Amino acid sequence: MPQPATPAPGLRAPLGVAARAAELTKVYGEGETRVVALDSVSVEFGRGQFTAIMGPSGSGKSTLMHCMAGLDSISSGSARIGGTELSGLGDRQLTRLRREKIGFVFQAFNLLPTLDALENITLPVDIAGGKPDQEWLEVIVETVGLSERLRHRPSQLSGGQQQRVAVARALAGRPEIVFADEPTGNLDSRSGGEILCFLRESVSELGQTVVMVTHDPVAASYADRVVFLADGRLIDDLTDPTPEAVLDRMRLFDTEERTS
Ligand SMILES: Nc1ncnc2c1ncn2[C@@H]1O[C@H](COP(=O)(O)OP(=O)(O)OP(=O)(O)O)[C@@H](O)[C@H]1O
Repeated sequence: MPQPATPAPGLRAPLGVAARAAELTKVYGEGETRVVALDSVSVEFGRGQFTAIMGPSGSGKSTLMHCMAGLDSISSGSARIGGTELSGLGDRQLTRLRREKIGFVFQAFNLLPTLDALENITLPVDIAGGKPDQEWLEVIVETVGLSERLRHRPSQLSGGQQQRVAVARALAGRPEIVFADEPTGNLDSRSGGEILCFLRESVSELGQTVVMVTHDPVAASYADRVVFLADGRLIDDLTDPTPEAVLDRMRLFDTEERTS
């Protein structure tokens, strides 16, 4: 008797598309300084999924994230967040879209030093003129374990705690998508592991969508899926990654590059 197929542990089917790039090209400079940072990249980021973007230095990871988040213009092709095409939007509309639909986590925390943790967390919602959803806020604060530290300023918090505030801030407005750029790059492995667990939980338990740029195969293994870039092109896609599987792919690309 054939056994029914068991889904791989942790594998999650996407609930539609949160963001999509179609033949997205980004060129910097012209003439001798012309660089094709993204070369016709087409990729979809599933809603309710955790996706990692990997690739060697200079492969276009940050550029892809910046173009998808409306932080950088695109040269041709299309970038969409939900149903909104970014290429047609002006600066004001882009600012509004970022505020309302996107959460950001950066390597360098980027908290405001004069505000306490809670004020930092609610700042984007406050700026947008909204009212934080108290119930959701409590869930977020609880998830990242900050209940005891809400009245502390960033200088009174460790790096790991500051990044927890940044994660809570990114999630506070229930964004369509969270973009995290090397969120564990400035942290020791224990604090980094905690941040990755929170991002994982925000997807698995709270239904959020996360896209994370990382160089670290262990960090990437927290994701549901890893997409690999090289020379501005999307070259591979791995579902339900383990650190070993990610490392194997990286080694393979390395060898291919050296022998081509
Ligand atoms: N503002 C810019 N002006 C000119 N070239 C740029 C600019 N930003 C990025 N580039 C170039 O585009 C290419 C892709 O850069 P990008 O920062 O996206 O790569 P990355 O994969 O994120 O690299 P890293 O892992 O080192 O952060 C590189 O060749 C880079 O030099």
